[in-house]
Amino acid sequence: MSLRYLTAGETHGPQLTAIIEGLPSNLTLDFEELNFQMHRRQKGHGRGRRMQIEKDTASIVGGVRHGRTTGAPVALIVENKDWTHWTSVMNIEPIEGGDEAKRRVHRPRPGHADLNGGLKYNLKDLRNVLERSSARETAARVACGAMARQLLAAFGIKVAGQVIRIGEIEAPPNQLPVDELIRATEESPVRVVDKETEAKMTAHIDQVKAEGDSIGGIVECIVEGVPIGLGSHVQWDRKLDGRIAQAVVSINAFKGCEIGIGFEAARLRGSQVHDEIAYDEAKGYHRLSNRLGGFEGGMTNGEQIVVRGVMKPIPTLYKPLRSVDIDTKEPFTAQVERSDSCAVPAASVVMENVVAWEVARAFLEKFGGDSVEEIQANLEHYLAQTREY
Ligand SMILES: Cc1cc2nc3c(=O)[nH]c(=O)nc-3n(C[C@H](O)[C@H](O)[C@H](O)COP(=O)(O)O)c2cc1C
Ligand SMILES: C=C(O[C@@H]1CC(C(=O)O)=C[C@@H](OP(=O)(O)O)[C@H]1O)C(=O)O
Repeated sequence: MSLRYLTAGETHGPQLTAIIEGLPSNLTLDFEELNFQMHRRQKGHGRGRRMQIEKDTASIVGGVRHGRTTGAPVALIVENKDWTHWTSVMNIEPIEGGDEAKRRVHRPRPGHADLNGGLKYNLKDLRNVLERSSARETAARVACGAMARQLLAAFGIKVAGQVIRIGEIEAPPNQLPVDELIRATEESPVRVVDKETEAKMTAHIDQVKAEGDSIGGIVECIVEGVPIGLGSHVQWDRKLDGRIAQAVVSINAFKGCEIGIGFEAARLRGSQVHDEIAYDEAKGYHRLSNRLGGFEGGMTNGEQIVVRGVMKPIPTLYKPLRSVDIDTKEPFTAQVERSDSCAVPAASVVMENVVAWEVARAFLEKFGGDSVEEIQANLEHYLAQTREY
């Protein structure tokens, strides 16, 4: 059984819910670490007032006893603290005093799911679309990814992330080893290699916000310690680089994904791109560079997985963009809504955790067993086989 999850819940509803299936038994979960990932996703300069209301924690309500998975589906919830302000608008059953029409949305925002969702689902209150299209859902995805990350950690696989660009401000190339990068980005999700760039990014966000606008950026995720051969060349939907790209572009507002040097490969020659193969007793087969971001043929090659994602600017703007009212069909200029002006640092945490999920899924497909012990034995057997190869 492949590792899978589903999420449910609205941004202003009572909670988000997720069910994960396929986690092995006997995985010891570190709840503090899980909630630390939830906390990191709320941080970063440029977020709106909502993040002051929420204090995200994932409460596990199934599949775990005494801190260890049992092999049963893991169920979790993340409460929306903002729900108390929305009960009469969001109520599921009709109630006296409940006001469905209150805060009805009839003015679709360019760049958001509002209009497409309204037309597709024949919903005249666009709130029914935005409630689910909101990136609030990424809190549940991070909770699921954070568990996958703990599974990977149990087998020595580490995941780190960083912000590479915010609008016009680009960070210098990373020089830090993964352990230090993890420590650094845990202190601040914005790239902290140099405080000067971080300060410039912060000032840039403030300036864009003051102009009533929003800004996007680029984030990077690195996975280290991955065995050779996760994913497969034999079928399109088993290629792990392709699955990672799908997961990354599925994050709200993500418009592209690069593996390794990505788009830069278009202007370079083969000799400048492909990673030469070497062998020695200690390392076994390895590469003399890692421009292809750890993948050939949809399979990991044992080098670091390096993935970048690009996030467009936030669609909800204080500065009006042209749109059409669905009631009157008249043009209008946007009303001011509570919103983030930049969520790139938060999105970098989301990306780390969705990438961790895809790597964990492929890891279980290769070494899958029903318990951590069975997986460990399968992994050891495979590593011995590749050492002798
Ligand atoms: C962490 C995070 C926070 C976001 N915050 C907002 C926000 O406050 N306002 C907004 O309009 N969009 C926000 N977005 C982006 C929208 O959710 C996204 O643009 C929308 O769902 C439409 O999907 P698409 O951009 O992928 O096409 C955020 C995205 C992420 C990842
Ligand atoms: C709630 C989160 O992000 C939200 C994502 C979002 C959107 O349109 O995507 C819009 C905003 O929601 P609200 O209108 O309630 O302020 C963000 O705060 C979160 O990240 O937890």
